[in-house]
Amino acid sequence: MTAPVQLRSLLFVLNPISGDIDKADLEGTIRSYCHERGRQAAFFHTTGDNDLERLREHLQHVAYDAVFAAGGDGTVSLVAEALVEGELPLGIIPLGSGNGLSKDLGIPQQVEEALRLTWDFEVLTMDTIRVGGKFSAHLADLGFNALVVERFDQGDVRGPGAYIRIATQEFINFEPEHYHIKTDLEEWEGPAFMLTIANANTFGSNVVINPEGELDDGQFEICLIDPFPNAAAPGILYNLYTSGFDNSAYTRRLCCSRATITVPGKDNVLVQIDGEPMRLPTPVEVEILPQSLRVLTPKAQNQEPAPPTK
Ligand SMILES: Nc1ncnc2c1ncn2[C@@H]1O[C@H](COP(=O)(O)OP(=O)(O)OP(=O)(O)O)[C@@H](O)[C@H]1O
Repeated sequence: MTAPVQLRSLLFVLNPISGDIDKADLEGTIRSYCHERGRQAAFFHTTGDNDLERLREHLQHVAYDAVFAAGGDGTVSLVAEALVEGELPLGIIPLGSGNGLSKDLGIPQQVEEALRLTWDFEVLTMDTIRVGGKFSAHLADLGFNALVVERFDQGDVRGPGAYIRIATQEFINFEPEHYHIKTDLEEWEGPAFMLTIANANTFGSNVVINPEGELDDGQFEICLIDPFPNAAAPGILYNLYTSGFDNSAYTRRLCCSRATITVPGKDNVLVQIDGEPMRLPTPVEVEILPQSLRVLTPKAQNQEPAPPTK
């Protein structure tokens, strides 16, 4: 399966609130960029309500060559879920507070540079994950980060400052849960500060939770951080920001293609999936959908193709 050599008809899914970024000029910028290069741009605006159903419905009625998510990881996940197991490729214009998946894919973080994907691209067919039956393109987790994401989601203030304030407050009284994990390859049981189900590598915050994970290897990683003494926190944080996840006595990774996660004594558990907090019944079944999503990425080599004309 190959992408059309030329992407002529493009849909841009715009999230008006993502990243607290003013998008008043965005449509005009995208429209004229595409027009100058002989592409047609159409727009779909998210509302925060029934977006997946509305987008699926729209895609059944109008034919496009690619669909771009213009927003943060939540918007990327929404569009990815609408496209999963189909032919249409996903493009990303990073416009959220974190933009983790776009960073993992090497997509430029500036709008005009990311728009280059409309005419100069490669196609990566990446894996996606189902966590308790829910779609995940990027990262899901249980434990500390899921709690902070839930509190953040309930609050009125967005941005990295609010996240750090909530994380600091929650850290003081945080009680790690006990987990039982059975994968297709091994079994592990114990308490964990946090447990990340990782298809990708990097959180929007630039924390590298899964440094060696590959997006298209048919496997995912369960990255565990054990409970740790306060004195170990700076070292763990340093490792997380320097791709050194495995360099700590408090971390471990299980690599697998299927897992069952149980929280003894609990019939449901808080999980964040691609930035959205939710409660899922336990046990939580996790499985990989190998090579299930086609994504546009920048060309690996720095070859300069001639810009397209109309
Ligand atoms: N028009 C809208 N009004 C309010 N909320 C919206 C709207 N469109 C989408 N959303 C919400 O935006 C969220 C996804 O935002 P996204 O992750 O793309 O950006 P973000 O700024 O990085 O978000 P976050 O700060 O939560 O990570 C979803 O929760 C979705 O329901």
